[in-house]
Amino acid sequence: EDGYRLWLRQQAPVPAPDRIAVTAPSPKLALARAELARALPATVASVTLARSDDPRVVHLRLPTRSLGDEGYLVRTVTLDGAATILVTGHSDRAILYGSFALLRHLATGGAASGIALSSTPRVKLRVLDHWDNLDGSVERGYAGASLWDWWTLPDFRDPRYTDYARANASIGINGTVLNNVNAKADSLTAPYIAKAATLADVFRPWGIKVYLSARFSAPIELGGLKTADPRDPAVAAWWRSKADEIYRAIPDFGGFLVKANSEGQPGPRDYNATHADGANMLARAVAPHGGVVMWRAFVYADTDPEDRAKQAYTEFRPLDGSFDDNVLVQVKNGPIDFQPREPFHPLFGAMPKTPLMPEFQITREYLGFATHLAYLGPLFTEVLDAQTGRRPDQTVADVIDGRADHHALSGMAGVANIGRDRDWSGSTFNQANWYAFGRLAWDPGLSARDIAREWALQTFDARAADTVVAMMMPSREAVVDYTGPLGLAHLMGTSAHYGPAPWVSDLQRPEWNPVYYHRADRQGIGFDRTASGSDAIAQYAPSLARRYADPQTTPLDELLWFHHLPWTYALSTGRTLWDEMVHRYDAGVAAVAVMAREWDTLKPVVDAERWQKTATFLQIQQREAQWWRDASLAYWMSINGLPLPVGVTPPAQDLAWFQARHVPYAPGNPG
Ligand SMILES: CO[C@H]1[C@H](O)[C@@H](O)[C@H](O)O[C@@H]1C(=O)O
Repeated sequence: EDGYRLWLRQQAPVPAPDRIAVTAPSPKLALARAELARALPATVASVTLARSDDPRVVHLRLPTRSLGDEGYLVRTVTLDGAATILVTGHSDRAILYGSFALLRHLATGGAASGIALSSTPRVKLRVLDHWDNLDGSVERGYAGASLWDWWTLPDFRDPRYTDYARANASIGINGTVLNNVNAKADSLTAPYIAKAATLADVFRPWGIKVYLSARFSAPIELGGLKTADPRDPAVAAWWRSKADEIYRAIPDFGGFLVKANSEGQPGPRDYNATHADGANMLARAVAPHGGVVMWRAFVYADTDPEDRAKQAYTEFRPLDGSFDDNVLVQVKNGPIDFQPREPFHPLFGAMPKTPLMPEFQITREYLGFATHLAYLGPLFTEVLDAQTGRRPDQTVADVIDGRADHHALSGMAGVANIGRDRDWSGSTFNQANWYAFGRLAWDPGLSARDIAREWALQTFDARAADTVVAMMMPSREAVVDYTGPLGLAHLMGTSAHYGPAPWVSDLQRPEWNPVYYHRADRQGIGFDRTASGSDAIAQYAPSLARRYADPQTTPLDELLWFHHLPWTYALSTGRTLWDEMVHRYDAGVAAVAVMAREWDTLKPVVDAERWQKTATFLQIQQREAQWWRDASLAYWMSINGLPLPVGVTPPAQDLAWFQARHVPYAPGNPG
């Protein structure tokens, strides 16, 4: 049960509704009150929920002016001669967020007196993307079947929908895309619109809007048209009437998410129209209703056959300035595909006239699925904190909050890791990745460590927090080390995307093969993205391009992403490139052993069910980290012919053994 409750554990020994005053009742404030009633510690005597325009609040002259429509202010004040904690904001939604902020403050050790909290979200659309299929499966989902029970919708309102909305509201998420970007047109038919409408009804009081992924060719499949060409008036008319139909059922429908011309999906390029033509046509269908279009930049284009990392930039950068006002371009955090480490996507900072919405993958397709422990806070913040070099001191976070360029829209998307598993996310620690995404979407300037601590204190006994944070913080780097150190990427098994397979070279598209990415030969390893190679570095700002041009000034963590270097290349660490690789593979495996030992010490303070599952998963992770290390070293040694550094344990099996061990089936694997 502790796992099911996520970070929202009940704390009040007895319900405390009489301690919570609501000045102007409403559905949202009733929810806020219920949340407080269930979790307010006994140390708090009185809380008042009131809008900022309430005369008694106005009278207090609090700094509420810049709160916007979602920001909150929580303060210990005196009202009618008595001390109370006032939760206020310009809207009921803001007060709901403020109530959760108060609970978070108290649950993470904050004092019950002298409270002064205030926060306004930096990003407007804070959205989970579900890759949930209409058959109940979840693409790249490792937490069981889809939460949406399409069979019993629209009639049955599974209580899980409410639990889901509560959890999201508690961290500020205000949108959810219900269906997979690899979309079926059926999701836009009347029966599915009705199902989506029920979910929207459940989510609405929690401030969460529903969006749908739209299949670009739906006018052909559903409308019987001959074409889906965005410039064809009949196509535009079909989408307008489809949008009208959706808005009749869901008046506050958020809009469409579109994956076009990528991995077999239809799109405007099929008709020699641009991505802007496609996005704008859809944008005009939802604009009269206040909807938006989130158009993905994750494309496969034939523009840059020599380097997949360049394609999105080549295709989208020239379109800057040609998107309608209600379009956001959704850009993956890195230029390839959610790898354990990638440099930030060069589009960030390069399309100032377009709101860019970063897309992170909370579900860990390339970082050990749900089983391995990998806290993604450091991955998210590494990208958000990266300097774009386009303007002085501009970070990726500064680009996406849209302020510098006065964008009316801003957004951040995370591919959800949620399913019907008892613990929601496949493991207790994966809940932290959902949590961290929400907190960073609200404020991309937060620190990964602070978020980890917050989550740990709300999820476990306070005595576990230090150790839990100590486990979490280096955990993602451990995965990087044992799967692909020093900027290597895309070395995983085919289609399942699980386990090591750096040797694979026979897949139909060259850019699906691990050998395309590592380019190892007898002399060296790495992808030359400098001017002597694909020149992908030219897509970055000149100051960054200069830094990436030289292996001496390229960060070690990204070295082989940008350079092809001799195995014997001398690094600043004092080791050769080969020795450093071996060292890092070993460090990754060792880090898992440390996490397992740390977890052992927590047995007395963690409930048996959650303790046992994590302990078992850490054993699996240990075995698989070793597998990655051994298989990778066996393969690299077969290519470079080099010995292992003195004292290093050789791989437990020979290369052929690892090559025979392919994982053909995996959860969420569409292939
Ligand atoms: C939804 O498809 C996914 C696909 O399963 C996944 O392997 C890849 O990472 O990215 C695609 C995308 O982001 O569109």
